[in-house]
Amino acid sequence: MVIYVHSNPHHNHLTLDTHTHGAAMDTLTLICTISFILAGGLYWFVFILGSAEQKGKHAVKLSGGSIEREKVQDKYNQYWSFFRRPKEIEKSENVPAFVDTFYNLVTDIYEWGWGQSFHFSPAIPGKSNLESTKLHEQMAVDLIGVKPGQKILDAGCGVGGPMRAIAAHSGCNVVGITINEYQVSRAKAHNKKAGLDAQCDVVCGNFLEMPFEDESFDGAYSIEATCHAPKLEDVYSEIFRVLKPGALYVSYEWVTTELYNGEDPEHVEVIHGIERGDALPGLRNYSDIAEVAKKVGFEVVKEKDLAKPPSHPWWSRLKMGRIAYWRNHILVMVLETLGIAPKGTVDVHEMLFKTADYLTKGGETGIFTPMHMILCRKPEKVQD
Ligand SMILES: C=C(CC[C@@H](C)[C@H]1CC[C@H]2C3=CC[C@H]4[C@H](C)[C@@H](O)CC[C@]4(C)[C@H]3CC[C@]12C)C(C)C
Ligand SMILES: C[S@@+](CC[C@H](N)C(=O)[O-])C[C@H]1O[C@@H](n2cnc3c(N)ncnc32)[C@H](O)[C@@H]1O
Repeated sequence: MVIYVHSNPHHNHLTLDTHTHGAAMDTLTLICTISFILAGGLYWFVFILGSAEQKGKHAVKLSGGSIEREKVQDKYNQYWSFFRRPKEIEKSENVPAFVDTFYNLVTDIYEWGWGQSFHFSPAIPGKSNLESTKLHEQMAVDLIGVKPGQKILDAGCGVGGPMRAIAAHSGCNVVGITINEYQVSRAKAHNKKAGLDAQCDVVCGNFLEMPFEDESFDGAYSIEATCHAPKLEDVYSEIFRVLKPGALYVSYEWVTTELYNGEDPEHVEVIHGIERGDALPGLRNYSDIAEVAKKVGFEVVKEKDLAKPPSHPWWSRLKMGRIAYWRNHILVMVLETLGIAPKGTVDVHEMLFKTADYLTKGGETGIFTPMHMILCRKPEKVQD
């Protein structure tokens, strides 16, 4: 505190002035310090803590994908209305549009809060989430034995996290397909930034009717994407069609496991929760996958739930993030209130928040896995 010496001989006066000036200075210093801390804290909260692991997206840039700002809330309500009329989802032709709406709503939040790879991977002690994610992606391409220069299909490619890891790891060329136009623009921008645009291409389209020639790919993979297909055989038969004879296809499937009991209301609630929060027309059981693959003509080379021990829990990343979710939730509320994020963002975030709980329960109880791996081969042509 600074003491101002006053000419007033009365001791009491001197003391009073000292306090007045000192208090004013203290208040000013306090206000400056608090403002400084608040500004720094806000910057840290939004840009450091609140940014994607791979710095893909900042919270201040959250959007509704290709949906106009003013329509985000309506589209979110429309998304939920599908579940109020489950018969609508059962009509296969409605599903791609419903999935497209979902990815317009969630793509930015996924990138911001998870990164550029929209899937799970088993936790690996001593490795970061990013490293474990990459290893899970590289395993897919190692399974299909890709060689440099080959043309590989990524069915349901998201914003291309896996495609870039796979192209860089194997030297192959990847063509990705996604139903969501906004993801195409994000993926292309990321490919360019990573210097991989010569190796990675992305097209907007429906993997149930792909705009590719028969027998035009040397291999294919799909990571946590074909679960969006209303009928698995529709997407598997398309992948079969575009593969060259002898080529391999690997898929990481979302399924219910042998522990799932359809008579147990708690199991049913968890699975319905996962379906509603992840735009799924209905989760399949693990036992259906190989059947469908064989039905469309594939030989099944290998099948394995990659979540089973000794793998470490894939859901631990979701559980460890509880504090981060609350921070994100507050941040999204502030951004929506200030008009920076479109109206409806809070609702979408809340839906994901609840979904994370259902997914964690699905993992902990073992009734659900997002990584039931199936490796298939398209048979060589039979010579006459
Ligand atoms: C394969 C699919 C997506 C799987 C995962 C990538 C996503 C499933 C649930 C998502 C999330 C849940 C909680 C969010 C959190 C509330 C938010 O603050 C930050 C983002 C989340 C962590 C978000 C990230 C992506 C998921 C883990 C499906 C759709 C077939
Ligand atoms: C959970 S994301 C996974 C993305 C990517 N495989 C990854 O791991 O990052 C599912 C992807 O499947 C795509 N998808 C869902 N249904 C589709 C369809 N009918 N046609 C094309 N893509 C589809 C979505 O657009 C999204 O890109």
